[in-house]
Amino acid sequence: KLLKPKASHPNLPPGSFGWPVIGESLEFLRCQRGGCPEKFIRDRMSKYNSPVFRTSVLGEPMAVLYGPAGNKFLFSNEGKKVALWWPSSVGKLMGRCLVSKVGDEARSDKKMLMSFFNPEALKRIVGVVDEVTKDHLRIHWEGKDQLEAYSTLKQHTFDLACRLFMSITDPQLVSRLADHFHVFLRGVIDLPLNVPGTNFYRSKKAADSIRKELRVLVKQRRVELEKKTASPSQDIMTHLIANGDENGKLMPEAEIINNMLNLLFAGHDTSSSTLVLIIKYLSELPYVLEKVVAEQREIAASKAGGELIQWGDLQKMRYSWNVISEVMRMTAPVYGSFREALVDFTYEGYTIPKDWKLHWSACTTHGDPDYHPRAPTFDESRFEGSGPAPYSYVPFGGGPRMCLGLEFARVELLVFLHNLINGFRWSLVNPDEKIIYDPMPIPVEGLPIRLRPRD
Ligand code: HEM
Repeated sequence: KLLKPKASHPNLPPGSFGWPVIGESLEFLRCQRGGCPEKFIRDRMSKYNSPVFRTSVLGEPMAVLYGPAGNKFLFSNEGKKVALWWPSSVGKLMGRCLVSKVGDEARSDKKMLMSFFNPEALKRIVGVVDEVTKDHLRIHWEGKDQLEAYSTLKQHTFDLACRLFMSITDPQLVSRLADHFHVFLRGVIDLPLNVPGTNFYRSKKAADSIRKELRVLVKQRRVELEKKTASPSQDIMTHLIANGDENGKLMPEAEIINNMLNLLFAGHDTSSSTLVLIIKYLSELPYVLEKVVAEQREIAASKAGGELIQWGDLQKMRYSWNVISEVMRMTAPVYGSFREALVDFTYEGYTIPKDWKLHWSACTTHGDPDYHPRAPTFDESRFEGSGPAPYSYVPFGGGPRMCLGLEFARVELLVFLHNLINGFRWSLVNPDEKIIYDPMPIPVEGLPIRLRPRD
């Protein structure tokens, strides 16, 4: 398939399939590890002088669509010309759940999950997020002169996801799940070779162990729901156990467990990676930090005697959110994602054959100087007023497959920033530490920072 594109498709986009089997995967990954995923795309865009080019990565023939026009095409054609696609390792490890489903099935799962992630539902949990964040900072940050920010933040976002998605408070269970997850993550985007010794094999075993733990938890919650010692609105797990879809059909237990596994996967590394980037950028931009401090101190001052952060307080954090948005523009936490062609179609005069994979790139879009003037410069004022043009700022994707956790992430990030700013000053141990993508942006040394209490 890779080497012999169909003769009936003479008008393929310009580009190269690279080497047999591996295609151009090595260059694709080398650019990520070098901290610059967009280089792979930019180099080819200028070489072929075209808004779309062909390549082969992850063992698949692929068309890469450039910029806001490409994003608009892919996001608005979901279920028509294209559908969400993830490398086959993802589907094999996750089993049947939102990310491995398309069309009506995906829509139904997403609707059920969204009832926990919409702003109305999130309003109720802001205080809990604040409480968990304060506990985390007290236990892991207070009294320390130095710590490694990335691993510490990863622990925080994982704890928070366990607590909020499944009401898990037992630290031993959280720690067992975290250990399994550590192994699981290494094989998620890998060749799906289920033979001992491979990352995928270890990842599959870890996923089985996580499922086993979650199965026990589901049984426990069913009993608690019956006894009314748990409520259907306390977390996503109980919500899914107790509530059916719009036709009243309950989600099968195996799918509840798969969806929980997927939410833990999608919802903690993305946030910890973003938090570590926020800390790094703020350390390098004292004039921005000063304004964030002013905004956050004013909000803290309005809270009498340790009152927890509420939804309304988050709406006042406008400047801080612009700063976080600009951090995600400068270094997109998710470099982009993939779709699959459902039919042969034409894009910009080129034929894209059915079954080809498609890639949209947040990194490349965010660095486009036509849409983001002086793109390499940090400028949070880009988000004032109506902000960037449609489809030119896409850290959470777009269309029907847009990130489900975007509002939750906003709560998590702002609440953390609020508590960090009000409690601590920090500086980077290694100001030149590089950020690489693996597959999310991470500082190569884990971002060690020196800490002092703010006052
Ligand atoms: C800063 C943090 C985050 C970023 C940058 C981010 C980014 C993304 C992106 C780019 C996608 C793919 C969209 C597409 O293909 O069009 C996505 C999908 C998804 N995200 Fe997030 N995400 C974040 C946090 C979260 C959190 C906290 C959760 C869970 C609560 C979450 C759950 C999901 C799920 C379930 C999907 C799949 C949606 C679908 O297939 O319809 N994400 N996210």
